[in-house]
Amino acid sequence: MTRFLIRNVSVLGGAPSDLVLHDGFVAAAADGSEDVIDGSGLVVLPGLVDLHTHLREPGREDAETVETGSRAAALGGYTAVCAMANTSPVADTAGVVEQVWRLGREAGLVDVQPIGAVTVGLAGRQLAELGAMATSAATVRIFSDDGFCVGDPRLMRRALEYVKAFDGIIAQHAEEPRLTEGAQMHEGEVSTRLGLTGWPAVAEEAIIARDVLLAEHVGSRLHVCHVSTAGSVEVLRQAKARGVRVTAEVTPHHLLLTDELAASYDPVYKVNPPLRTASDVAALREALVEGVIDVVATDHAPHAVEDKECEWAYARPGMLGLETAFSIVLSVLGERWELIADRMSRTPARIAGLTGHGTDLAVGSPANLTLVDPSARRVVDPGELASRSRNTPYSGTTLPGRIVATFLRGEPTVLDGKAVK
Ligand SMILES: NC(=O)N[C@@H](CC(=O)O)C(=O)O
Ligand SMILES: [Zn+2]
Ligand SMILES: [Zn+2]
Repeated sequence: MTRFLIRNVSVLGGAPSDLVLHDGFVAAAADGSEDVIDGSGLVVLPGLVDLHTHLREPGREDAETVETGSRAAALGGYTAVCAMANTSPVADTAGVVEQVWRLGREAGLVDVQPIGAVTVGLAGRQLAELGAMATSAATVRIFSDDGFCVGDPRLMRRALEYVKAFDGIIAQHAEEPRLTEGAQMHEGEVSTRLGLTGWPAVAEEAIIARDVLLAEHVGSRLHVCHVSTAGSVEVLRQAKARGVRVTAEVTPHHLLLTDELAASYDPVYKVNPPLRTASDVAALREALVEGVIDVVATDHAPHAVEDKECEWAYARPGMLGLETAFSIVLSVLGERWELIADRMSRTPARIAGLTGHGTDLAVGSPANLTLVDPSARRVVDPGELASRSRNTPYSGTTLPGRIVATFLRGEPTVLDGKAVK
């Protein structure tokens, strides 16, 4: 087993001290058997946890695999990711979720927790085998038809009721399908100017409003994927005040980028839900700080070149996230380490039920952690990303912060900013 002594490192912004890792756990004291890492100027955080990652395997291994996505995650400071179900075949059976789970274990770079589909084939017609996925080796607790909305209220209610038995959670891609037919970008001044079909904010807000009422009615847990509008924040605020069991996530790109970028017609900015306005961005930031939005999730959505470098209308929606998320959040929140640890590690781990992740770095805790250099700057070069895809909206941008090392159960997955395997 490996042993490390990280000297003079700040735990969550505290005074520099030594952090000792022995055989997978945080230890009380060094005994001279350790490899030494100079932690001067570095901050240690619990390993980041992503509730929303697209790994594309099985089916689109040309865009990402469990292994390449896991490497991208480790380089981004993550020790666990939840893999979305919109693969091909869809992760709607115990067989597929077990396959993804096993591939994650084989890659050994992060814990890959599969998400199961809510409906067969994501088609929104009949419930998938939720129980069999829950009791499979992958022990699925989060179910989502992400990419599609569970539009049928009766199916949504059934799904919420079903997962209650094992404290499961339904993660909704909130998009009223009839209100977004042919939508290409946020509906507003910019879409009118560009002549592109709009995706109105109310298409998201109406589904969230319906779903919090359903979750309240049946007493189940609802999670809202990639919240993108100020109006959604208000619906969530009211629901939480009433005690509804709802949690919500925001992506790094919705915390930073706006619909003005669509004016470039560069499909790298095409994403679901679409980039919104500056006032939405401001409301999302405030909601994240307040806790109305619980977590940052990447919605890492790798796409092959031919699916992205084409005309806007034909391009697939989605952008990369894992390797830039920490830097974007640092630039948005500043060096508020407790807040970053909470929104990117502790709370997502709690929502997903990933014990062993998102824990305090106390003696005896599992050594799942990441070491970051807040003063470093880097220019994003898509060619240097570990992801198999290149669709980052930050190409050529200088971002703050760098992941120096990541440890999964005490084993380094990243050292000196490079993947170990
Ligand atoms: N976010 C996206 O624009 N795309 C996602 C699906 C999704 O998250 O809705 C994808 O799978 O590519
Ligand atoms: Zn989605
Ligand atoms: Zn997604």
